[in-house]
Amino acid sequence: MAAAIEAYLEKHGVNEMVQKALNAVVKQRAANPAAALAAEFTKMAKAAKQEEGASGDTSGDTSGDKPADKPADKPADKPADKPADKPADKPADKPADKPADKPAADAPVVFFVLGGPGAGKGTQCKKIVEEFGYSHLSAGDLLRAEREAGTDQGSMIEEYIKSGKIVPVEVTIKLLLSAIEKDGGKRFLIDGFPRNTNNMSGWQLTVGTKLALAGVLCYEVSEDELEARLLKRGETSGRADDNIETIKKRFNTFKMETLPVVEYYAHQGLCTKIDGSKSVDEVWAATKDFIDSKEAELKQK
Ligand SMILES: Nc1ncnc2c1ncn2[C@@H]1O[C@H](COP(=O)(O)OP(=O)(O)OP(=O)(O)O)[C@@H](O)[C@H]1O
Ligand SMILES: Nc1ccn([C@H]2C[C@H](O)[C@@H](COP(=O)(O)O)O2)c(=O)n1
Repeated sequence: MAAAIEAYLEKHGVNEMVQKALNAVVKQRAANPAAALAAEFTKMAKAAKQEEGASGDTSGDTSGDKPADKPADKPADKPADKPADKPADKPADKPADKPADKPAADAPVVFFVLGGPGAGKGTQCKKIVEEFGYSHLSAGDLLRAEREAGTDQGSMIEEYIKSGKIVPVEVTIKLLLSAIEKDGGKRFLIDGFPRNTNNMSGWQLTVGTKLALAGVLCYEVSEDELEARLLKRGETSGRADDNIETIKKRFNTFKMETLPVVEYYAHQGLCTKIDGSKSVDEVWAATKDFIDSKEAELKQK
C-alpha cells in the first residue's frame, strides 16, 4: 500500500491528495473526521494501485486523470479558512531547484512536533533540547518575535494569531528557513508546523529533500484539558491568544486544518501519537523513547 500511495503522490502531489481527502470528508459530514480521512487515503491508494496495474507504469506520467491545470506540486488554491483580503497563500520563495528524490545521507534531520494548542509541545521540546541537544524552532515563537520586531508584517501576524488562524506559509517558512540556516545544527525540532496543507506545500516546495524528515510527534489531549491549561497559562503568559474566545477558534482551526495533516503523516507511517494528557514526566518518558528509537534508526543509516 505504501508504494501505491507513493505512486499517487508522484502523480498528484501531496497537497492535492490531502485537499481531495479533506473535501470528501467535509462532504460526508463524517462523525469521526480522522477515521474518515484515513479511509479516504486508503481509497486513493487502492485506486492508485489499480491505475498502476492497468498502465504498468509508475513513472509519473501525467496523461491519466490528473487535472491539466494543476501541476503535481502546486500548493492548494486556498486554505479552508482564509480571511478575505489577505495575501495569496502561495509560498513567496521559489521552489528548490530540481529537488533530489531523497535527502542526502548527511542532510540535517527534522522532526515536526504537533498537537492541539496547549498540548505540551513546547514543554516537551525543551526537555528534548536538554537531553539530546537538538535545536528547537517554534513557528509560533518565530511569528511572535516577528510581530514584536515591528515589521510591516507585524500587524498582519497579530490579526491571524488573535483570530486563531494560520499565517500564510510564505511568512512562516521564511522565518523558519532563516532560523535553520542561522542555527546550522544537525537535528531540528520544528514545533507547531506544518499546521495546514498550505504549510505542508510551502515546506515541500522550499525545503523538499534538503532536510530529512525523520518523524512527526503528535501529542493528543482532550479539549477540556487543553482549555484548562491555556486559561491557566493565560494568567501569566501575556499571550494575545490565551483567552477563551481565541482558544475556541484555535481548537476549530486545529480540527479543521491541522488534524488532516496529522492523519496524513499517520497514514504515511511517519507520525507517532503520544497521550499528552498524562503528567509532564510520563509524557516525557514516551517522548524520550520515541527520540531514542529514532536516534538508533538514524545511526544505522
Ligand atoms: N503534561 C502536562 N500536564 C499538565 N500541564 C502541562 C503538561 N504539559 C504542559 N503543561 C502546561 O500546559 C501549558 C501549555 O503547555 P505548552 O506551552 O508546552 O503547550 P504548547 O503545545 O506548546 O502550546 P501552544 O501551542 O499554545 O504554544 C503550559 O502552562 C504548561 O506548563
Ligand atoms: N505554523 C504556524 C504556527 C503558528 N502560527 C500562529 C497561529 C497560532 O495560533 C499561533 C501560536 O502558535 P503556537 O505557539 O500555538 O505554536 O501562531 C501559524 O500561523 N502558523
